[in-house]
Amino acid sequence: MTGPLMATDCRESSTALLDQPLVIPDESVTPDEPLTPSETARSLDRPRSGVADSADAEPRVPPRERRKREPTRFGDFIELTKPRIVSMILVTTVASAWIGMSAKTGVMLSLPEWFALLLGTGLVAGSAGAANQVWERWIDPLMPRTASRPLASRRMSVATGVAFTAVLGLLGTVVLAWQFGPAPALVGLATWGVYVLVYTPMKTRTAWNTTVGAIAGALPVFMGYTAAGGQMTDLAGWMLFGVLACWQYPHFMAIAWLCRHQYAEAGFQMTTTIQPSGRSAGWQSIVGSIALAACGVTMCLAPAGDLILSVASLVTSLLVVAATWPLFVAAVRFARQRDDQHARKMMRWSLVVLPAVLLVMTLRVIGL
Ligand code: HEM
Ligand SMILES: CC(C)=CCC/C(C)=C/CC/C(C)=C/COP(=O)(O)OP(=O)(O)O
Repeated sequence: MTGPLMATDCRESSTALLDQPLVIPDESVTPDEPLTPSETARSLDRPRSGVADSADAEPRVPPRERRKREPTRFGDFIELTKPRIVSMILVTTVASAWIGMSAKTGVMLSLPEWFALLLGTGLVAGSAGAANQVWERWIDPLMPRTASRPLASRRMSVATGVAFTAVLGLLGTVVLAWQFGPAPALVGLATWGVYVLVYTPMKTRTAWNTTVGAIAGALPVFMGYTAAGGQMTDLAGWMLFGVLACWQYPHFMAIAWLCRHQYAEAGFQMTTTIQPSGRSAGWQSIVGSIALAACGVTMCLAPAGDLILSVASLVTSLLVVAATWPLFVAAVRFARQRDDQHARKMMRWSLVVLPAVLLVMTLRVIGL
């Protein structure tokens, strides 16, 4: 992250999103007319009273100064992989491998296998993040959030970015195929393809890109699941996929709201640039939270496909609902009052709720 953090919304990274001091709550209703780049530019220039977007409002809290760290070559390579997203993907990989192990009696990953699984998945996911930044090097400079990325800022050459992408992708695929056979490696390649070749170009074309992104973000669960012995046809694997896919709606709608001006100005088609009132983003967040819980509960009630009404299945089902509750409440509050404060809370809760739900699902299959 570079530059001092100002009290504007959606600055250089989502960490900045989470850090922001709160500003004037949004009581205003924005009409559902798509934000155009020029409107966005105007709205960024001119503060409007009563509009919550902190880019538009006078900050009431003095900007928190952050010392600008000089980018290093090593740091640039790490940034290219989108490390925060990769870390969370690895959390989902651990959970899906535990759940996958329970699908086949007697399978227990050894320590070196765990290492290979996380290394292979991390490398392929990092390669996808890098390829996305190679592709978007012309548009990333248009948003403050992404302008300081190594390729966008031209600190790194395209050839280096492409070479890094290729090395990571190849290494990761070889590690997965060598240790676990073709299934996790092929899922990794398919995920890479959906994210880089389908999702990335769709971002400037249609808001449906989020659905495709949700598929790309959920597919890696099958890498952990199949590496640990699970089958692509198992209900548990698909419920894991469902949890991940549905979770991404509240997760991303919060970001899409906070960054809507930047997205519009750069020319991205997001729900919140097409419907700037945020009504659709609110509904999608609520429905996503409910569907997330439904997938988690289904897995707890029928881990192997057949319904089991036991204490364990009922208790873990309730725990899934309890774990999802804060995200659901945050989504309802955001839908009712669409402002930065509520969007930021929803984003924060999304990062807590996903590991919590995955933990409950894992506990369900390992003995509860
Ligand atoms: C439709 C799918 C998704 C979209 C459009 C999306 C979008 C984003 C964006 C734009 C950011 C800010 C990136 C940054 O500048 O750091 C972000 C942050 C993040 N995303 Fe997502 N994401 C999606 C799915 C996922 C998935 C599948 C995961 C992992 C399982 C994930 C985990 C994270 C994490 C951990 C952060 C960083 C939050 C922080 O900074 O603390 N996201 N996401
Ligand atoms: C194993 C493997 C290949 C995993 C890759 C899957 C992956 C990286 C999913 C991330 C999901 C996603 C849509 C992130 C946002 O990207 P964005 O382009 O909207 O974010 P940006 O605007 O910050 O660039």
